[in-house]
Amino acid sequence: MITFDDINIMYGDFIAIKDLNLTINEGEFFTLLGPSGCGKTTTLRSLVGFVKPFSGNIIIEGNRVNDKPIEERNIGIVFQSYALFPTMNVFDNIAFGLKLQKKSKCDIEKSVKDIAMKVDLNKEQLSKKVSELSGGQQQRVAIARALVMKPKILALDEPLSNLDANLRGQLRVELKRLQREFGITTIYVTHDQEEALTISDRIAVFNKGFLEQVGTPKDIYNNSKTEFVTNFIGDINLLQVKIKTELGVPLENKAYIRLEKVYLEPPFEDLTRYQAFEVMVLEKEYYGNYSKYTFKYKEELVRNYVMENERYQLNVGDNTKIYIDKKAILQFKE
Ligand SMILES: Nc1ncnc2c1ncn2[C@@H]1O[C@H](COP(=O)(O)OP(=O)(O)OP(=O)(O)O)[C@@H](O)[C@H]1O
Repeated sequence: MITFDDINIMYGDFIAIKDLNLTINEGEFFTLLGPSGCGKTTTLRSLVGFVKPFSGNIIIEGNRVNDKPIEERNIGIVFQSYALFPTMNVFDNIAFGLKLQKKSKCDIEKSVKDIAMKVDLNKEQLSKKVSELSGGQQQRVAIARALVMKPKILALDEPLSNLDANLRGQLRVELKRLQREFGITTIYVTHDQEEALTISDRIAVFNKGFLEQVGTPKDIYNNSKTEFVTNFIGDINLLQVKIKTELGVPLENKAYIRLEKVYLEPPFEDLTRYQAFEVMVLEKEYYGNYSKYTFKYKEELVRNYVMENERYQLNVGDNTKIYIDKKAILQFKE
């Protein structure tokens, strides 16, 4: 178990992390999520030992580690700044830490080959220089180099951010599989909300050095506790005056509705739950299996998703009805 107990982190006079209290359970895939500059990397760096908190305690398995050097914390590190050795071959990159520990040649060979197989690097690739590998393969080497040391904790800072979307998706699944297989507590930094939702057991959402909410992906998405989290996670409509009035929402409240809670047809019989609006199709973005629509209601805009099928053939300029699920409106006092 990892605990951040009342942690404050300063860079000079600037408070990068303010009063952080957070517990990460053993074996969890835990993601630190938030926009650029919110402090997620700083939090991870403090856990690893690159940054020292100004106050508070970082506790790993009951031991305060604030003053422990990096190499004594038993954390596998996959950071952009923690680069591989480009001119060394893959085998030697993965073996580097084991050699420092003066393991026998035979043990090293076995450990490197085992881990290479797990991360899908073949024999041929082991003898290549890192600079001869693709971005995705290099990330596999970085992950293998961390895992080969059998750390208790794996710390990853945006490990997939330089890869194209397809490869990112594929490596995400593999990373999750490895984490399950090794049962390793994993702390993962990303600014990508979709990545966080798909990969994590729990997510901590940060904003300007503050922890906004901690929860499972479902919690964070369906029960966003703050306006910031509501806006940051997923695509959402901010409702304007005329629509709010029709819905009976107090005008002084900010009101949001997720795109998937705006329907072309109410999904349940309970018609009191859905408010109908006569709208015009203003824009249609086609994504293959679904389209994203923007509708206009008396100069106010509402968007939704519609799965592509024969049933709804809407075009720009068409008039139609949409139904807003009143139970799904998220309201915040201004
Ligand atoms: N070495 C440093 N010296 C001074 N300020 C820093 C330093 N490192 C980070 N900061 C500041 O601390 C804040 C948090 O930075 P941090 O890197 O933790 O954010 P982040 O959420 O990981 O963002 P990103 O996704 O852009 O890396 C930012 O305002 C940043 O400018």
